[in-house]
Amino acid sequence: MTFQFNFTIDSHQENELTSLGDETSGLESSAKTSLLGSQKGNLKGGKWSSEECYLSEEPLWGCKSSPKLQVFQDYDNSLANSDEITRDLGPKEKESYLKVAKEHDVPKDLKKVVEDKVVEVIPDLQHMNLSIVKMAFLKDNSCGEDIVSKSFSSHSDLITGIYEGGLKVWECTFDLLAYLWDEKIQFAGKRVLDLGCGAGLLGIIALKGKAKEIHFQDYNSTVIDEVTIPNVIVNSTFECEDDEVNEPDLKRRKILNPTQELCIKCRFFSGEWYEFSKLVLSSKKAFAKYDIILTSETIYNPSYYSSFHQTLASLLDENGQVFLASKAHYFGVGGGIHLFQKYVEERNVFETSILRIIDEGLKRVLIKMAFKQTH
Ligand SMILES: C[S@@+](CC[C@H](N)C(=O)[O-])C[C@H]1O[C@@H](n2cnc3c(N)ncnc32)[C@H](O)[C@@H]1O
Repeated sequence: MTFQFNFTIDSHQENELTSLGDETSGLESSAKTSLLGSQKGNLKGGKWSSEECYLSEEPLWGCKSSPKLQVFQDYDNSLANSDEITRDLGPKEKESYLKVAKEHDVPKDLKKVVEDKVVEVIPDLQHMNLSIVKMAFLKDNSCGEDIVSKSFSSHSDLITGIYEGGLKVWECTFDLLAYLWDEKIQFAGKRVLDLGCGAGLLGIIALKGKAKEIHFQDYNSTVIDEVTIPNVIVNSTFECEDDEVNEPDLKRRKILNPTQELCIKCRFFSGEWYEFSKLVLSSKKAFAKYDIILTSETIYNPSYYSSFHQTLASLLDENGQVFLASKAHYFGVGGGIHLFQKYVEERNVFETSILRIIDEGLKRVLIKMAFKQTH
């Protein structure tokens, strides 16, 4: 099988792009680790490895190009059962962290969203090549948020209150994917939120696991439009079993209108967490709380803990669970699993339990959170 490349990569530009985040902060260097980690990651027995990162020989409908690229880079009090969120914000938070939330429409022409995009394949998942996405933005600087050039010129994958890292697949996503796979976490019929989704791979796994509804949230609208939505599209099979046929042998498959399927199951949001919570709770569309919240590499900045904790407390169903993946410590930014667990303990809303510790490279931890039971 041969692959045809219908694009060119300016090697100078690619080098520059892959060096995004190569600066001094620990989070940034962990991003580098993330890149390296992803290179060895195939989901088998809980381990990802890149030898088996391959490209789909037959791209999904409408994906014109899938050239072979080996490497992918790339809340405060107990408002647990309240539909209202109130919070005092410090001046710094008011100034920087209240990026207004909005819901993104699912584009009508799904094929158009993914045509000419470069898609990479990891076991069971496909995603946009993020270097190519960034490169396109650098060439055509018409993006409203302008986060790519800001990230590029500041040599950072995080610019507080401006760009929060969604244009990269972070290492802990793969840890959580492996855990969900190993433990056969069931999504069927569940309402799921991928909080701080970036590429949205966690939510996509829930979609593939036949979740009833999946919501994706990222701080940056550019990330939702250019990465999350395209990723969901290329991972959607848009098929379901025909319930009218009872005999197992005769089960037929029917192709649904992809737009309908996406519109029914998936919703996409950008904006700061507190604003996002307000938006979904006040939405005219019916909203039921989430059974499962998946979140990876979202507790690096202690300044965000209040908003983050409040969001979990206000949006999680009373019997729901949060699966959270994080580095043990984010050097330079100051957050990490221990600081966050201490914060949660002090709020006395959730109980946490450690699911898995990955003690290689930068230590990473998976935790589960659920509401404390009041008897
Ligand atoms: C480091 S990225 C991780 C992305 C993705 N979960 C992953 O593991 O690849 C952090 C994510 O959390 C979101 N985020 C961070 N701070 C936020 C805030 N204050 N409000 C809303 N979203 C935020 C960003 O949009 C970003 O996608």
